[in-house]
Amino acid sequence: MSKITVVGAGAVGATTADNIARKELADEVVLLDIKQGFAEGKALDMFQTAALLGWDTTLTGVTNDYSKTANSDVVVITSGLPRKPGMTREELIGVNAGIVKSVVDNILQYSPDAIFVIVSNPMDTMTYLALKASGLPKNRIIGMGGALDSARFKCYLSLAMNVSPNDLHATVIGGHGDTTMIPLKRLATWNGTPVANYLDGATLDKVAADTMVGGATLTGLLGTSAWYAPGAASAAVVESIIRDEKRVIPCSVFLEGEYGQSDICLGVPVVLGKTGWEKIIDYNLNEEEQALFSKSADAVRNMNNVLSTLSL
Ligand SMILES: NC(=O)c1ccc[n+]([C@@H]2O[C@H](COP(=O)([O-])OP(=O)(O)OC[C@H]3O[C@@H](n4cnc5c(N)ncnc54)[C@H](O)[C@@H]3O)[C@@H](O)[C@H]2O)c1
Ligand SMILES: O=C(O)C[C@H](O)C(=O)O
Repeated sequence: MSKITVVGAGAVGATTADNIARKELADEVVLLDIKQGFAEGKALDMFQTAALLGWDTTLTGVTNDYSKTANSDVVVITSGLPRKPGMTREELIGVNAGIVKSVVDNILQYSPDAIFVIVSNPMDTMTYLALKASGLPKNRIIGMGGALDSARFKCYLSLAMNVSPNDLHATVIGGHGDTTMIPLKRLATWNGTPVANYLDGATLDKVAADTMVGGATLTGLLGTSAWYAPGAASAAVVESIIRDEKRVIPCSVFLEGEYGQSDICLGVPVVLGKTGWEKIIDYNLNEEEQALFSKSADAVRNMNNVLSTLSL
């Protein structure tokens, strides 16, 4: 029997729950929101697609009733403000830190053994906060960002190369921020061959730049931030954990010397399985990539330092 809770029934939370339910990753999916009736409505609407789409997962929507989340195996936290056009993710810290901290405290009362997937922004700092506030083993706190950013990298590569995104391997590491993420151009491949064989340097640089501002571009188009790809990426992370798939997905995890960094949560490739993130994979960055990773860490660390100025 497995149970997954998604906190926040807004655009990303509902899309995550929808993907999880359709894939039948759990016997029960609980969707929780603070807004009266909102999660109940989203869950009911979603369940009305079951007979049309051919899935059967118990979906429970609740308004702030954490007792219904009891004994969850995995909890996805999407509660909090999204950014508006012109904003950075970092500007959300003041409001979202308080929300994420209170959600983690509430969840732990009923699901002390849960694995947490943190989505709320600024995600790397919210992941660090969840780790410090919960005191849980590091392997049970996973920030979702790299899964989404890597999917965007593959999207822009597939458009530039006119190939299927499913034949591409491409990874984004570092922070989940407009200037902190690092699309690993050197390691991106199409059917095992370097994408640099097919794209000139300027085009590949543009693909990487578009990837980095992928979230901002969508926020500009939509008036709020994206949800289809974020929901699918969150569900992919949950799937590898709940099905013990051992997939390698870049996630924000607590580093203790890996990639030259400590006391920070930052995006690196990890193996995801039933105990959470199980192993960090060393991609042997070259000097230029390592310098970008260190710069990214500096920016995320500055954001983490803001946490101590907030009354949480
Ligand atoms: N990490 C990523 O890759 C990624 C991707 C997309 C969005 N995000 C972030 O995810 C968050 C949610 O985005 P969205 O588009 O779904 O926003 P949204 O406004 O559509 O939904 C947020 C929901 O959180 C709920 N909420 C607020 N406080 C709560 C609390 N204390 N307890 C329970 N629910 C609460 C709100 O009522 C709302 O329904 C944002 O912070 C956004 O920046 C992260
Ligand atoms: O762009 C945002 O603010 C939301 C999210 O982090 C994303 O990348 O889509």
